[in-house]
Amino acid sequence: MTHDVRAAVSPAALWEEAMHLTEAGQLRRLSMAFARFVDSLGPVAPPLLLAALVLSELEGRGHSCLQMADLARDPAGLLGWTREQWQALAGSVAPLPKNAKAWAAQLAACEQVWQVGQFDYGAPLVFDGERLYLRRYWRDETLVADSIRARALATHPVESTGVRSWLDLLFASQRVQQKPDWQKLACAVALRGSVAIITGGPGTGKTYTVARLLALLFAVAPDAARQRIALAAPTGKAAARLKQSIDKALTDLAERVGEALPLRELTGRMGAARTLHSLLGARPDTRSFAHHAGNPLEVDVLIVDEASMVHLEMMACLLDALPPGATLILLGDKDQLASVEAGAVLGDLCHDAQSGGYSGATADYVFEASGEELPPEYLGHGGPLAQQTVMLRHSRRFGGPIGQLALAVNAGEADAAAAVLRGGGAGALRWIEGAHQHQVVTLALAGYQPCLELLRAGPQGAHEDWVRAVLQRFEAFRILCAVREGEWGVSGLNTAIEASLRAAGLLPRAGEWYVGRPVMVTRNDYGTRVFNGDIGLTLGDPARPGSLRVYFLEGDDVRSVLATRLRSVETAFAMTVHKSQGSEFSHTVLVLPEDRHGILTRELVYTGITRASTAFTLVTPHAPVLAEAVARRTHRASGLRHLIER
Ligand SMILES: Nc1ncnc2c1ncn2[C@@H]1O[C@H](COP(=O)(O)OP(=O)(O)OP(=O)(O)O)[C@@H](O)[C@H]1O
Repeated sequence: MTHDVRAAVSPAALWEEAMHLTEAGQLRRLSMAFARFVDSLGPVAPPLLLAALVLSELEGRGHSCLQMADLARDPAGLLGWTREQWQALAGSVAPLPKNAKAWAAQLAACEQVWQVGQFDYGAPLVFDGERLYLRRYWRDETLVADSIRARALATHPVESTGVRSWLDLLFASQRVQQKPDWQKLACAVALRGSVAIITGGPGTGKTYTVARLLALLFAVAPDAARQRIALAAPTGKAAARLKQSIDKALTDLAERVGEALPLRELTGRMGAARTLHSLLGARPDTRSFAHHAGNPLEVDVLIVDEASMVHLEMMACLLDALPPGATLILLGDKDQLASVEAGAVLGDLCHDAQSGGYSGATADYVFEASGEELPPEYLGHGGPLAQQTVMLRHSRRFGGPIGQLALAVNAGEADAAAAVLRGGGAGALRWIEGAHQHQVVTLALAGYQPCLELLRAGPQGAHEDWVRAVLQRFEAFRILCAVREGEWGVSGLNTAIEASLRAAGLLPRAGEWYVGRPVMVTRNDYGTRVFNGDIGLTLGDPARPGSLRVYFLEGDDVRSVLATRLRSVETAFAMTVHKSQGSEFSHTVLVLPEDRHGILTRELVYTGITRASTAFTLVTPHAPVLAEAVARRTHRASGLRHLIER
């Protein structure tokens, strides 16, 4: 490998260095293939090939574009490489442009790059402002930005007096009156627009608020009986949870509002919550959906929960399929991990959520419609979307030690987080520092024992009730990992836990499929209706002794699929933090190994902690890893905010 920047100036040298990085596991083969494809299109400036390699590599890490400033400033940091690794690659195409401006000028001049605003002859790369895109991501980001901007600007007049009295009625039973009442305010804001974002940490009342918003929409709609409301979420589990919480909130409300509003009718008319894939009409073996601009969704109001998990491509498809007159309500926690796929859409859309940035006009409207006064510190010059975004700031069910820990992590206060953890939170918190793998296995034995014992006891009454109870016990405990491979990763821990549960006699001795095997689905399968991220438990089939079925819990409903029909699954005693989003477990164990690649971030730790409802255990073989992770924020390059505001 050459480290001499002056050495070579030909693509051959670049391919050779890139190959070394591929072999070292630092560069995807796909990125190489993409850069070679760009090279095949005709005479090419070597820096473009380097940029194409970096761009494709970043796409695999969740970025939707490559910012010229990042490329000029710290490309190694962006890629998680050492300086030497970057120097070796970059040296093979030296001299490189000296700064962001020079990079921009050089790339924009290449034939393989379409510069937005110029004649479009279908080049695979797109240059927009200071950003280089793969064409597909530029198209998705532009579609999302244009649609969100148009929706945010499309506010309509509201009859404030009527709305205010409805809001007073719907929020009449407030126990703790925090000022301003952000929940009430969120309803007022959402009512006037065709998009609204309601963000907040766990237990801040997003679902509680949206149930009241639905009641309000129902109360003020000229033709309420014909309003079509759809509920959706990225995963089946999150969708079922949304439906269950909204039904419960509406049932409670119905009792309170009595005759004033036929809310039971509203609940009855709302269908099941669906996954976004199913709502949009996913079809096997294609990325396109049945619903799109030419065949829009038949909805008036669409509520999407767990929006932090919605990646750029999915958001683009969703907005494309949503009729312009429909209202989109996005719910989610902006501080959670973004999806594995490219884009951090909710995070980008919520850029001003913390500070507010509300205009005087918004403050006046909110006061008239809800009686809530926006404190001056939240007034500012946010764009149209900031006016339609509300952050809920008071958690109702997350105020205890787990909530304190989550707050400290979210604020980047590593010392405070460590102190809260070491304090033990009256038994709710535990930190195993300098841990060994067997300690996680011991936690798993204790955590899964109640579920496996109930399973061994067998049904005492109806089979389905027993299955539901077993699944609920399984949902009470989970081990979350930051990585997939190795001793502290999903695969290493699953193997170790499985072996020790077998040795303890809690699981059968052998076999890939066995009673008690928890599995996670890793690919959507439209035939069996199981989707990536669904988690089920393997049990005997009462109708066919000797055969096994995997049972899934969706809300209170149980459904099952023959184990032999599930092709893409993996054992799930331990799972990644990413896949745990949208779920909650009474006791959550988060395992953070030593971080050699900069993958442990504040968002990852926060997401892991906020999966726990009653107890949280942190396991770190190397104690400093907590402080390092809390200090590192996820950075995903994207032009979404810029595109919305231009
Ligand atoms: N204003 C309120 N008054 C009384 N109870 C409330 C209020 N807001 C929320 N709650 C209660 O707090 C709990 C959490 O609310 P909710 O489930 O809506 O939060 P969430 O933000 O959707 O949480 P998650 O992100 O975990 O789904 C629920 O039991 C809800 O009934």
